[in-house]
Amino acid sequence: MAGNSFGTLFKLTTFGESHGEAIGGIIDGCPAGVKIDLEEVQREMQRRKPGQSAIVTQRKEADTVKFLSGIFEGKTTGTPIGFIIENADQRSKDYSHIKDVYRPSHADYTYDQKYGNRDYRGGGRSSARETACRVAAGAVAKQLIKDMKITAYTSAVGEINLEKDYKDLDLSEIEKNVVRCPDEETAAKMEAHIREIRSQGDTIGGVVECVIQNVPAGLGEPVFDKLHAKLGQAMLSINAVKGFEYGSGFKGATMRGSDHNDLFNEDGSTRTNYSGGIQGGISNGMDIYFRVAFKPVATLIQKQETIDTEGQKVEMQGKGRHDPCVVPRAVPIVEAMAALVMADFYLLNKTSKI
Ligand SMILES: Cc1cc2nc3c(=O)[nH]c(=O)nc-3n(C[C@H](O)[C@H](O)[C@H](O)COP(=O)(O)O)c2cc1C
Ligand SMILES: C=C(O[C@@H]1CC(C(=O)O)=C[C@@H](OP(=O)(O)O)[C@H]1O)C(=O)O
Repeated sequence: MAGNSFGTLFKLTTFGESHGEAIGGIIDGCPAGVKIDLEEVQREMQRRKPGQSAIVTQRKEADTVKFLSGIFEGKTTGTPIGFIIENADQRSKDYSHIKDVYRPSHADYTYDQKYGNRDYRGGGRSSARETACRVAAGAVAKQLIKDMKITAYTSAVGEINLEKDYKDLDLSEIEKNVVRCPDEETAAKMEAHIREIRSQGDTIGGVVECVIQNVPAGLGEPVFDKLHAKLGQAMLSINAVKGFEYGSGFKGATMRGSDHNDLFNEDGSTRTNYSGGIQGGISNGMDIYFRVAFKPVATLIQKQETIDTEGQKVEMQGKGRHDPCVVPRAVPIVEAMAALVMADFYLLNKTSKI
């Protein structure tokens, strides 16, 4: 199985399955001398962990990160940073009925077709349990690039949209509700909607928006490793992601150049920021902002038609503890993936000129 590593200099490799003994990772290429606040790492883990509120999966995991190497007396040593996170609350019997049956729109069918030997318990490697490793590594990356401020929040749940720009929001409000939407009234509507959907055994999609502030100009490696291309890859590698747009995004396609061009101020900043802080694949020093669309969770607690491994039509209903909507827990994952990208480009940029 290829494809378990991300990054060029600051590189994360993850391993593990949802119902195996543990998941974990290795961060290669983190320079020596970075102060690591382990409590801060753990705070990030709490924001993603299952069982954190009534509107997410009720699997209960402590998600304590055990660092095995690469950190000594509170600082990185420049050697590989290895870590593990135990799986403690697997309930594999919830999956015995899908041993020979494929859940529609999960990864059961494709993993079986590709590998032919599928750990069906909890979705195995395809489970979003793996994203705990990304959050742990992202928390380390954030401490390497601590001058940059990466903030994500829930901006839509189904048809309920936060109709405000990030500049008009109080981003310190994000963690004050379980949905992670920085507008109390909209957050209450989103939470009620998720509860309603869950009571029907159904699921719903949503959008996470992210802004990266205090970014120096010059990050990004054209032509293939453009900053927005790597951010796109990072976001699209998160489970259940269906869309990524940055700056003006798809709306830009409806505009005229005379409106869309970001006119300069004398200090090089721009009056508008339709570019989303990136031009030619390189940061220009303005805020980077982007949106990530998540599909509704595939496992429903209601009957749907599907096929078994013999290709016979059968009816199935999901069992166990699933997220009715992933976005509240996806917020820290989006931030973590953004931090991995920015840390990598921060290091790569040190090779750009003498
Ligand atoms: C934070 C988070 C939580 C998730 N929780 C569940 C879940 O409880 N049940 C489920 O079927 N899928 C869940 N998913 C989505 C699956 O992991 C994902 O749909 C599956 O791996 C198939 O991949 P794809 O949807 O990207 O094609 C979750 C995704 C994220 C990001
Ligand atoms: C365990 C986590 O989320 C899981 C993601 C997930 C999936 O299919 O992606 C399915 C569920 O797994 P299980 O049936 O084992 O409870 C979620 O709970 C986690 O995020 O740590």
